[in-house]
Amino acid sequence: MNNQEAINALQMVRQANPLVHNITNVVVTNFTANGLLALGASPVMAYAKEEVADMAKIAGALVLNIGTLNPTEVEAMIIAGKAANEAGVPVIFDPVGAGATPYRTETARNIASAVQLSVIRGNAAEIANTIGESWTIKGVDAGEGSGDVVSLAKKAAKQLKTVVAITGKEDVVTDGNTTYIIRNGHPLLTKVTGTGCLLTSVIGAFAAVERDVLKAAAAALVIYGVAAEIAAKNAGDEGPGSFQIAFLDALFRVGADEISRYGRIERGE
Ligand SMILES: Nc1ncnc2c1ncn2[C@@H]1O[C@H](COP(=O)(O)OP(=O)(O)O)[C@@H](O)[C@H]1O
Ligand SMILES: Cc1ncsc1CCOP(=O)(O)O
Ligand SMILES: [Mg+2]
Repeated sequence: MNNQEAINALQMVRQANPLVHNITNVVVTNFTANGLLALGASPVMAYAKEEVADMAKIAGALVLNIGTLNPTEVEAMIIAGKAANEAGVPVIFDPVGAGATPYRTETARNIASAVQLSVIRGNAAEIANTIGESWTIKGVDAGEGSGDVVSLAKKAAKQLKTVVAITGKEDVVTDGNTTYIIRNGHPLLTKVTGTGCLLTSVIGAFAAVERDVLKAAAAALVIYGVAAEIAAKNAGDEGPGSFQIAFLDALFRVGADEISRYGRIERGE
């Protein structure tokens, strides 16, 4: 995986405009839809258990996000996930806040066992809690803590039989055998709610067009991080509000030049 492959994957997203079915949280819904549109994908949010299977089957990817979970929605997520599995549609999971409450942790584990995931994306604490590992949590959603993130990612990949992306200052993505480290991004991403959730959906857009899921996830991470760097430059030091707008613009405009110049992806151990 290298910058050129990420560029190729981005071109495929923009050509195919893949339909990404999101069952996500109420905080990030609009930002997620606009971020996917800016990138070049086609978002849809559909939650009713009466329709989620039909929607998941026609989508290029299904994204499940438990940020504001409730039992009705969780039931719909599992119905959608199983339908996607049957139809060969990749399922991307964001276990938002796993570890913060027992219900969230249990639900993250239930979804990960009921549905065959293609990618799980979260911060280190969320991934650790989803696989029952202890992790010193300093912030509920900040993913701060201590431990070896690469080992955690590999362990989760083997346990869940899926590609695992752990994000933070540096991102790690692995299928348990091959690992990439991505050193892009900007601290302002942590000051805008939903940037993790949108990233999970962006991984969905790439997984819809690139069959190699590890490559798809790595491409998404590097392009997202480069877009954040462009946004921070363009928004100057105004703060999170201007950054959020500049970031949507950067997802729309980011291209081969910036990715080849600024992409920092390398093979890990
Ligand atoms: N300190 C940081 N510096 C640069 N980029 C960061 C930093 N923290 C997180 N990111 C980036 O922010 C995005 C969201 O990741 P993260 O904050 O881990 O998600 P979540 O909001 O779900 O915890 C990712 O692209 C990640 O690389
Ligand atoms: C604030 C909040 N509360 C429940 S979901 C959510 C959004 C979390 O988004 P992200 O993990 O992308 O920052
Ligand atoms: Mg998150």
